Amino acid sequence: MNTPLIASEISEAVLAQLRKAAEEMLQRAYAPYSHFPVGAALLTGSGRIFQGCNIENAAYPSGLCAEAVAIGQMIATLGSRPIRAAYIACKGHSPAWPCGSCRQRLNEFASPTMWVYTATLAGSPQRMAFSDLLPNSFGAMNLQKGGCQ
Ligand SMILES: O=c1ccn([C@H]2C[C@H](O)[C@@H](CO)O2)c(=O)[nH]1
Repeated sequence: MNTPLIASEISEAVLAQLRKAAEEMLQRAYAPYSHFPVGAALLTGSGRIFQGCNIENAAYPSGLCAEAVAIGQMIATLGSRPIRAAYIACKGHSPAWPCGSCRQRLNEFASPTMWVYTATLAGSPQRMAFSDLLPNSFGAMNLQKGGCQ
C-alpha cells in the first residue's frame, strides 16, 4: 500500500531566500521573443539554492526554460540531489506553474515531498505539492530492470 507523504514545511525565512533567488533571475532572463522572463530557484535537501532563467533562441524550440537551466546549475555544481522546493517567478499578471516539460524535468530530481511555489512579482506565492502537479508520473522506477516484463 502506498502511504501518502506529507511535504515538509519550508520556513518563512528560507521561502524568502528562495523567492529572492528566483526574482533575481528575472533580470538575467533572455526572452527577446516572448517578452516573458521567468526565474526559477531550487532548494536542495541540504539547503543549497540553485538559480536559472529562461534563455530563448531565434530557433524557438532551442530555447531553454528557467527550470531546466536551474537544474543544469545544480547538476553541474553538486550532481544529482533531491529537490525540496522550487520557486517560479514571473512578471506577468498571473503566476506561472511549470510547463509540462519542466514538470517532467523536475520529476527526475523531485524529493517525494517537494513543494512548488509560484508568484508574480507583486503577488503572494501560491504553493502545490509536486505530486499534485504531476500525478501518476513516469520516472526512473519505470525503467528499473525488469520494469517492462
Ligand atoms: O515553465 C516554464 C514555462 C515557460 N518558460 C519560458 C519559456 C519561454 O522562454 C517563455 C514563454 O513560454 O517562458 C519557462 O521558463 N518555464
